[in-house]
Order: sequence, then C-alpha cells, then structure tokens
Amino acid sequence: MTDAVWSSKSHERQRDHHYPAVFLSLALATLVISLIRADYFFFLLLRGATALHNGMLSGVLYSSLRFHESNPVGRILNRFSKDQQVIDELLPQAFFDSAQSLIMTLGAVVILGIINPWVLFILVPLVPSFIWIRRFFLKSSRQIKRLDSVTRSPIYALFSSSLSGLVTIRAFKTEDNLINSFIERIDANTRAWFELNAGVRWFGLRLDLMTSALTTLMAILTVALRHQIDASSAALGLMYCITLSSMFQWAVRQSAEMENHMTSAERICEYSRLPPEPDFYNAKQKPPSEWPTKGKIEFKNYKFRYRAELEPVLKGINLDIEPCDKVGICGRTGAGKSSIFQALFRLVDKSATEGQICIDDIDINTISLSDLRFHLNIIPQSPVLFSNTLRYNLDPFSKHSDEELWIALTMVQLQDKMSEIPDGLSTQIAEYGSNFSVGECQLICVARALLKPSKILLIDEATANIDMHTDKLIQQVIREKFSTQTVLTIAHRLDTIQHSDKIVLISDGLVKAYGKPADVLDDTKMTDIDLDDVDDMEKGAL
Ligand SMILES: Nc1ncnc2c1ncn2[C@@H]1O[C@H](COP(=O)(O)OP(=O)(O)OP(=O)(O)O)[C@@H](O)[C@H]1O
Repeated sequence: MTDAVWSSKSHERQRDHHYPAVFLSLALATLVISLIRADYFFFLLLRGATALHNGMLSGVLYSSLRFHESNPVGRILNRFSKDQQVIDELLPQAFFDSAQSLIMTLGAVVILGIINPWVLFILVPLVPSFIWIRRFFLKSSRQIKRLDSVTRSPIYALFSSSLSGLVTIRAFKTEDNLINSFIERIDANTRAWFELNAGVRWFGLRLDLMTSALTTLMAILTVALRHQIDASSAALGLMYCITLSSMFQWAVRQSAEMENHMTSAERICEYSRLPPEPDFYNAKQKPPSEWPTKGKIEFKNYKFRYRAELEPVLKGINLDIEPCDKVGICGRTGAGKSSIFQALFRLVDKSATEGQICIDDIDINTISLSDLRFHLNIIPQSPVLFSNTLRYNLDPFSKHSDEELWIALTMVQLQDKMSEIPDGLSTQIAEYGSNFSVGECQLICVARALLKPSKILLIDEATANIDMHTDKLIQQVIREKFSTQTVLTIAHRLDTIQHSDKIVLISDGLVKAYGKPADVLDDTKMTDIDLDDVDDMEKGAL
C-alpha cells in the first residue's frame, strides 16, 4: 500500500513540487518567528532589567540616613553588581531555556502519544515524580542561593575598605592579615557556591535516572507492541523519546535554576521598596522661591536624637542667629557640633526630634526636604568630590561660565595649581579626589560653595587640613564673599573663628556660651563655662 502511494505519479509530483515549497515556507516562517521572538525577548529583558535597576537605585538614593548607617557599602554593591548581573544575564537565559524546552517537550509528548498512546501512561507517574523532586530540590537550593548572595557581601565590603585604606594597611604591614581575612570570606562564599553546585548535580542525577526509565519503558513497549506499530513509527518514537528525556530534564533543571535566580530579583525588589525619607517632595507648605531672604536661624528648645530609641545628642538648644551673622561653633569632640548641621538638613526623621528650628520664621519641619536642602549651602568635613572633571565638580548643574569658575578658583588660591595642569577645568578628578591633596580637595569644595547662591552657608571644619596661611585667606574670602549671607562655621582651631561675629560654645549637647568672641573668651564673663574647654580652645586643640 505504502509502495503504491510512493510510486503514484501524483505523489511524485507532490514530492517534487509541493513538499519543497512547504518545507521552504516552514523554514522561512521559523526564521521570521525566531527573529521576532529574539527581538521581543531582548526588548522585554532590557525593560525589565532597567526597571528593576532604576527602582533599586532610587530606593537606595532616597532612603534614610539610618539605612546607610546600618548597611555596609559592600552589601549595597553586591546587589548592584552580582544580583543585577543575574537579572541581566542568567535569569533571562534560564527563563528562555526552560520555556523553550518545555514547549518542545510538549510537542514531543504529542508526537509520542500519536505514535504510541501507551507511552502516555508512563508519563502519569513520571510527571508528578518530576514535580515532587523539583519542589524538594528548590526548598534547599533557594536557601543556599540566598546564603551564596549573603556571603558575597563581606568580600565586596573588605575589598572596597582595603582599597581605600591601602596606605594604612601598608604602613602597619598588615597585608597578610588582610589577605587571610579575604581568603576566609572567599572560603565562606565558595562553600555556599559548592553546596549549590552539589545540589544541582544531585538534582541532575535524579532527573537523568527518571528520564532513562522513560526511555527504557518506551523501548520495552515498542518491542511488546511491534505488531501494531510500523518500523518507521517505532524508530521515530524511540528517537523522540531519547530527545524528550534530555529536553525534559533540561526544562526542569532550568526552571529550577530560574526560581533560584529569582532570589536576586527578590533582593533587588527589597531595595526598591526601601521607605524613602518622608516629605521629600511634598509637605504642608512651600516656601517662597527666594526663601530664605534674610538668613535668620532660630533654635527653639531643640532636641535631636540619631534614632528615636537613642538618647538625645542635642538636649534643648536655644539659639538666635541674626541675618548675615558669621557664627563660629566650637566645643569638645562629641559635643554635638556636627549634629547641629545634621538637624538643619533634617537628616534624621522628625519623630527623633523635639522643639523647632525656624529659618526666616518658617519651621523647617513644615517644608519639603528637597526645598530645605536646595536652599542651604554646605562645605562638609570630609571633602566630597566626584570622579569627573574639575568643571563638573565645581559646577555640577552647568550654571556658570568658565570665567566664573576661574574666579572661584582664584579666591581659594587654586588658580596657579590648576592653570599649571594642561587640561585646566577639564582635568579629570580621580575617585574620592585621590589625585589631589586633602587640603586641595577641601579648597575645591569651598570654591563650589562660593558658586552656589544661598543665604545660609554651613562650614564643617572645612579648613582643618589647610595650612594656617591659606586658612586665614579662606576665612577672609568667606567674610568678604559671604558678607550678605549667614555663615555657621564649626572649627577645632580658634584662629578659624576668632574673626566671627559671634561664637557658640557647645558642651554635651547644650549651648554653654553664645556671644562676641571677646566676651566668650573673657574669663570674667564665663564663670559657668567648663574652663578646660576654653584652655583647650586657646591651645587650638579642641
Ligand atoms: N550616626 C550616628 N548615630 C548615633 N550617634 C551618633 C551618630 N553620629 C554621631 N553620634 C553621636 O552624637 C554625639 C555628637 O556627635 P557630633 O558628630 O555632633 O560631635 P562633634 O561635636 O561634631 O564631634 P567632632 O568635633 O569630633 O566632629 C556623639 O556622642 C556621637 O557619638
């Protein structure tokens, strides 16, 4: 019968003309569908990975200070590097493989069912067994995967802190200790990684055994039913069965892998959902765009804690700072000087504070953080420079001309140094400003502050690493350039603040003295002040 069909003229014509056309059309359709699929898949992949990354980035950037205090930088870097890499590369691959293999497996099962329906009975116990063993494997592999991710963070943390403290490590000759603790951390991470791989092999072996059982049973069935199935169908069935074994095994393995990789997505989403600082953009009232016009600052019985459960570090500050005053803040280490600036920038949650701080009669708690911080100017204790050009570091929002930037550099005595560098304003500043001295970095920050129009400037020991002569010049520049602004300066050296309009002496979170420098330093008027503080101040050692 078959011979008759093969030899029939119509079939020969079909074989010569119709079948090649069908095959060609199918091949072309497959090509087009594959291209569309690949394109769409990469489009989805990019969108998904970008959305997850951006969500995590804004979660971290808008999170509170508390989050950054309790999470070492290595932990954050781990999520931005390894977890993001899993989302970018491994998860899509596993998803793609498992989906494709599963669909091909279904196709193979349908063909097997058509050739030899008895095979479908074998699948009845096999499929639940596959599902059960997959679930069993996933229970432990997910935990081990989490362990793998968690033990990687300390490696990043140690690496980044070792790089920034390299000079100290070499000076104290503790390279060996560092290397040993590095090896310990890598061992801890490798143990988790090894266990994960051992688990994958264990799972793979069980899957291999189960699919081999399927092939064996199929072979036995084919032999047993040899009279009912023709030879070509039997061969086709066996071939599909062998392919099905490896394909189904791969599909199950990759789907399990996919679930394991989802722990990275889970970790990234966790950072996307970090609670942002409250009232960042929205608040009870919006200050006028020119606010603060005068620069008057009032502290009214102000108490400040770093966390609601901690003791207050500012214990009831009462202070009236008049517009345009230059106020020096001094006190012992840990007295609470920097905390005053943290309070002005509202770096801790409102619930951890009591009392009021008013700037130009507006309670800073009633306006949004973005409005408040936008209108304050600060030169921080440790200079913050970005690895970008000098121009970017001076004027990140490109609001000034090159001429204005050079004027600012001239004011901080940096013009000679910078004009000697061939690239001038386009000089690349290395990470943390490591290609400049700490003093020079501080001067760049002072120049940046000079360029920002703001009625209030806060200076946190910004000239601590600068020689006396330059310090004096900078103080003079600040007095002249910021004559119409209110300037609060924290200083350890008395010289830095001796020309201030007023001096505040902070002791144990309270204002111990406030007045003209001469008055504050006059022993007769300070009977209630801790004289040790003044002695130390006069020695320039506070
Ligand atoms: N992030 C923080 N979490 C908890 N407590 C903190 C934090 N930062 C500072 N403190 C505590 O608050 C107190 C005041 O610290 P603050 O930094 O304001 O002192 P300071 O007078 O500026 O000291 P220094 O002159 O050394 O910079 C200190 O006892 C310090 O231990």
